[in-house]
Amino acid sequence: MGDESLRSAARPEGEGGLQYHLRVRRGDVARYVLLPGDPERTDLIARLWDEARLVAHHREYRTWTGFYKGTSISVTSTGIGSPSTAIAVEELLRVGAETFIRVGTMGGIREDLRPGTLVIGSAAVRMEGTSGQYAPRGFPAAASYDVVAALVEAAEALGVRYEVGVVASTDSFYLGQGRPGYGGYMTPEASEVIPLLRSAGVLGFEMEASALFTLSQLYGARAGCVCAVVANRVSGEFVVNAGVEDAARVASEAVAILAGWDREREKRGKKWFYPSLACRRT
Ligand SMILES: O=P(O)(O)O[C@H]1O[C@H](CO)[C@@H](O)[C@H]1O
Ligand SMILES: O=c1cc[nH]c(=O)[nH]1
Repeated sequence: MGDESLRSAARPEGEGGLQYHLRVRRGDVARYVLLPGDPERTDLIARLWDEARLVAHHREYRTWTGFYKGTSISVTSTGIGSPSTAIAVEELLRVGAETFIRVGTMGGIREDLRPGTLVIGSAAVRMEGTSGQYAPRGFPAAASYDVVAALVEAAEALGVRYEVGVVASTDSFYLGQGRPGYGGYMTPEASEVIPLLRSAGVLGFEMEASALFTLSQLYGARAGCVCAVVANRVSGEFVVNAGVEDAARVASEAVAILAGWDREREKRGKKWFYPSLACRRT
């Protein structure tokens, strides 16, 4: 996409429906798409698959598409934060994506969430602004129950340490997550945010899940997330990349599991997943 003029400012697409930010078209992306924040993590994820090809890389959006255990799968990085994540979801839906699994890192706020533990998100606290530009205040940022179940199934199969629960998605990594800003700058809200969310049983902070869950809910797409706890805000530990490879493996495995459930469901003409559908028929 050079300096060409696009057909419409309201729907900026290039030739053949080339998406303005992601630079992907229909056919470039699978129905199941993993969404890490970090573009470099897309390479780590793609290396786990049976085959993968680099499809696009523009700005923070790096996309690979390939096969994992017989299932067509893609990975697109969202960059940091909900605004860029919403752009990725909007443009991936336009080119045929249907199911999203965020593969992230997060900061745990419960003592037992040691670095390397995985958190499978059931829902997210909407502490970012993007979802507020899409849906009313009380609208739930909820993960899809069958995606959550597939992630739990995958975590059990891979024998990793994991928790399931609510995460909080913030717009800022520093003040928004109770960290002092430059020069020690703090606000009453920032000093309160960790105790407040701990009392509510929230497992920790990250910066994209609530936008992903809100938009997927609005658009009838499916979404889940698995985040590697790299920091624990109670103990003060911070282990860079702890559990990231586990999260990548669990997410890829969950796609293979979910695709199997989807095939079985479609064979039975069922609209919704139900647990006994997943049992091997004797
Ligand atoms: O590792 P990723 O997926 O980027 O996720 C977490 O890391 C970033 C902050 O360090 C934010 O994007 C947060 O959501
Ligand atoms: O503490 C953390 C670690 C990763 N990502 C976050 O948003 N917060």
